[in-house]
Amino acid sequence: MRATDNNSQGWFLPYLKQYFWAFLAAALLGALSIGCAGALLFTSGHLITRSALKPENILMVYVPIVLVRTFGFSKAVIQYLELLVGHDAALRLVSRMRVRLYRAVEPQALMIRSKFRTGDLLGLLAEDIEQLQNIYLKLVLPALSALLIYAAGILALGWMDGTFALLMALYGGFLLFIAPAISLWTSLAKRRTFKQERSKAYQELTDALFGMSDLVLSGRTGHFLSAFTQQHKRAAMVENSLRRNEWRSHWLAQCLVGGGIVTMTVWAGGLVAQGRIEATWLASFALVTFPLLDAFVRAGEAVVHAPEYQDSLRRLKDSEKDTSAFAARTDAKQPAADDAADTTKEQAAAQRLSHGGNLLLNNVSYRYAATQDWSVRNISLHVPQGGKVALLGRSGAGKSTLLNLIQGALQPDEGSVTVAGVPVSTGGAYSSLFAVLNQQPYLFDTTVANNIRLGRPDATLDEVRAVTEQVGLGTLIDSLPEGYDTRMQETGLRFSGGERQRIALARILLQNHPIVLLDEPTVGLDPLTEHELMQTMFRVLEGKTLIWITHHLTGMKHMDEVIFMEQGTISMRGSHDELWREHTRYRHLYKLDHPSL
Ligand SMILES: Nc1ncnc2c1ncn2[C@@H]1O[C@H](COP(=O)(O)OP(=O)(O)OP(=O)(O)O)[C@@H](O)[C@H]1O
Repeated sequence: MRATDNNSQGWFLPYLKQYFWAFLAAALLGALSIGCAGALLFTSGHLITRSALKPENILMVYVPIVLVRTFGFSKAVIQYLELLVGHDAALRLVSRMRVRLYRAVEPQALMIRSKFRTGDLLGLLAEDIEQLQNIYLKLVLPALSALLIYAAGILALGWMDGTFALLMALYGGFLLFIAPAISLWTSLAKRRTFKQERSKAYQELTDALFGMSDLVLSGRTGHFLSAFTQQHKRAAMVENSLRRNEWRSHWLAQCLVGGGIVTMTVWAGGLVAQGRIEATWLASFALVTFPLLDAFVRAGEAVVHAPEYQDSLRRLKDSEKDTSAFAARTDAKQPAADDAADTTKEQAAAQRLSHGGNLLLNNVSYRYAATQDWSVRNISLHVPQGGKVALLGRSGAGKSTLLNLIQGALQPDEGSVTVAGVPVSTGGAYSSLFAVLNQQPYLFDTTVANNIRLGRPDATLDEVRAVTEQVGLGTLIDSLPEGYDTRMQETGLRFSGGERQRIALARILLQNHPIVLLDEPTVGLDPLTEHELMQTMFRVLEGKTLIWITHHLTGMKHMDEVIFMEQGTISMRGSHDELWREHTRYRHLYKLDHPSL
């Protein structure tokens, strides 16, 4: 796997370090904006009190008026700057995380799919990264700003009254540190239970969705629905209890804010009584407490949500570990000859170019787990450049496993797979060797030309036209309202299964890879369309090495070798003519597929 800048150091601290100055600036701006909010209320309190005393001249309250305007305006501007700086850093950081994740997962994508069948892996991880951006925006920044305000507030109070500053330091500390810690601790167990209950409910639901038809046929939908409702209710009960917990914590925090305001007012009253400040400042001291303590409450509430971020961090770490471990395992399975020959990638590419798709399987065996039976056992096969081989066999015979071994998605436990004498290795080498035509090629929601260009993004329109003509779709595409610029979504319904396969075939022609793997591309087509598609396939792919998985014996005459697999081994092999001559079973199967014979 390609090394990444932050690899093995986790998904949180390295990014925090990288954007330290940006986050510090955002936190300072955050603290400044809270400070402005405090100053705004402080001067407003004074202004209201002085105005209530009906000053003889407006100039007597001129300074507080100007200050109120200044702080009000500054608060809005600074808050905007804080959002700008914080979000800019968080979004840059998230984009780096996505690149890192993509680099970790992409080279293993084919292997992950064939080994784990986890198609939703990327979707899940992308959501986790989305979640992680909130760590910085909703947890780190508010917490840092609150800490700065806490320190500044205590210093300011200490300048006026050391004892009271100490009391407020304890009070604010309780609000900022102790109360969130208690809330977090009391909700941890409930959060765990909630996650378990919810995941059980999801499991039951997905299970039921996949087996919906069986549930309906066996008349057990009622049973499923009541079990699912019960499960859902249990999860909802835990969630409600969590919400109640949050509500209680919030209520307690607001009471503490109230208590703080009363304490400040009483203390300021004492200062007035001592004649240290004028009575007009009393409201100011009460009001300034609101935004400051509110910042502590918000930071504390963000801390309570920390376990959610922890889950995302853990999942990202685990998945990165899994993909690297799997890559390491498959790399370790590479034949020693790989290293001994010391073949550089450039040499291998040159060798392959000159020998094209000369495929050799030497005693290849593979099993998915040491405890499992061999899925492929002792298969040897040589397909020279331009050779055509059909793979047949019952479901579970090992055809797909063999195809995955051929294209390097799986590494053999025993034996070797080479193309042009170079072992098929992991790390993307297969992508320049093999083109695949499977049962359901996907047509993207873009133009017809772009869909075909997927085979080679830099292909010109003339090249796209040429391959489209070759696969027999030229007239059809020209008859579309906007020709090659017609969007697939609009025309999706107009493309039959056979036409979709022809579009995929055109992609393959643009790719121009030496080996083409046909994984039952004609499944589900009517016999006439199947026959026509096969004719086109063999015509346009002439000269390429073909490996064709099929369940039909139609087209076997085009093949150089027909291989029947059974329980991972080859049970019958030879050309169509040889098999027809020597194997009654083959003749029988062939006649079943061709009733007219
Ligand atoms: N990801 C996997 N993990 C464990 N065992 C697997 C996995 N994929 C396939 N197998 C097992 O390997 C054996 C060969 O399966 P494979 O999919 O290669 O057969 P196949 O001939 O392609 O079948 P089909 O025609 O149904 O696709 C089967 O016993 C199957 O259960």
